[in-house]
Amino acid sequence: MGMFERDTEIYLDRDALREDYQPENLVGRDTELNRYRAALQPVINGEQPNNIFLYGKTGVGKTAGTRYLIDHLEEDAAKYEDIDLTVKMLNCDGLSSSYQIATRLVNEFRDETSQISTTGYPRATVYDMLWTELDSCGGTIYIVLDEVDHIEDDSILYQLPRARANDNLSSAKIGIIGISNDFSFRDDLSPKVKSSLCEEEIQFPAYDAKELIQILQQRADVAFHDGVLEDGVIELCAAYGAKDAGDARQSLDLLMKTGDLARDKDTDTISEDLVREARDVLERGRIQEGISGLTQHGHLVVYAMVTLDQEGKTPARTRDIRPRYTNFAEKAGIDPLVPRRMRDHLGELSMLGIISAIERNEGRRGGTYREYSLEMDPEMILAALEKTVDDVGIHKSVTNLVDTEATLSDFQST
Ligand SMILES: Nc1ncnc2c1ncn2[C@@H]1O[C@H](COP(=O)(O)OP(=O)(O)OP(=O)(O)O)[C@@H](O)[C@H]1O
Repeated sequence: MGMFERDTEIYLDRDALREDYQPENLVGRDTELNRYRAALQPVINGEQPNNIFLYGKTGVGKTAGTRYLIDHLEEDAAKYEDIDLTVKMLNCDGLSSSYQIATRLVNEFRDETSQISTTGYPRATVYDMLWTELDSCGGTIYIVLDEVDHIEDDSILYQLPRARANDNLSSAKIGIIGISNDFSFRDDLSPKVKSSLCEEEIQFPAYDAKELIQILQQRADVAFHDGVLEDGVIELCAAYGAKDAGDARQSLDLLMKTGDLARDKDTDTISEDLVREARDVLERGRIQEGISGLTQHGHLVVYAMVTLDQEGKTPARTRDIRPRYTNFAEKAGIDPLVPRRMRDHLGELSMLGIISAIERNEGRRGGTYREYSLEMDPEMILAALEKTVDDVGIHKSVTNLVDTEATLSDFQST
């Protein structure tokens, strides 16, 4: 027998759980997809296409929904002789300026031999090249800009939708689809961009547990052999997914990790206990990854939050977190940040899902403030904060959670 042998017990087609798998039908998104379909309908009618802006948290089907409808749109448009549809999908991750988007688009329309360099031209020249390419392509052109919030200047978002009105295009009809999971991006757009880019806005809400069950079941039917999943496994993955963020990607990852564990352990079936174990592994990884990307001050703020949480002092306001953080910074031998900078770290931690923030009102006098709570497992966080805990010492509130022989340091009661 060779060194490698094919695993066939658990998975029928593991790739069906991967992010890039395109299911034949999208489940649990009927309302949004109906609105989206209606917004795309002008293409088939031979009319000027709508500019569409999709927003919603990560993993709620914005990209999958777009691919699904665009595939159908292309297929159906091909049945009409008088419709010539071209769609270009661009992920803006790594493309931070309008200039980069414009050069990338020019190259998308050109063949290999006439590609332009991504630097060195005046912006107006690149835009002129783009108008020439779009017009020579002609017909209806949809440009999909996924993760559009990565573009730092909005020039292209203004120029593209207005290209026809500004006489830059004569034959091509152009529509933009912008996709974003950054809620503040839309609000921060200048009014002139907002009014053209956000002609049709479609929000994709987070999935609830029922919808996640449908999504997971659909993939599990393709991915696993019959009878491998024990009762309750899909429901448990969906329940965790709904509790975390209503994110389909996260739930699918959990189901795949569970399948992988079953395969590694050589079990015949997948149990709820394995789901819990897989969640633990994923959560540890996520915390480790989130924390390793933070600065030393970020680590001190998390450590302060963990100790306050253990003392039952959360939700806590910035002014309640600050003394603990300052004390920790001094113990670690570094200067504490000014309150505003410390608040930035709290914001970053909430973005990562390590803590959560709730906006509160200060009563009739007005004024709002935020209260922060710990969201992830304190023991796992402390494991990822090993170096910080070493530098600062073990706070008395977390002695039972820290797995180390280090001596307790003498803490002031802050
Ligand atoms: N309704 C659905 N039915 C089946 N699969 C889905 C559905 N929604 C999402 N998925 C799957 O979940 C994963 C994440 O979805 P998708 O990439 O569309 O999320 P997104 O909203 O674009 O997230 P992001 O903002 O992070 O890009 C993909 O594998 C996708 O196929």
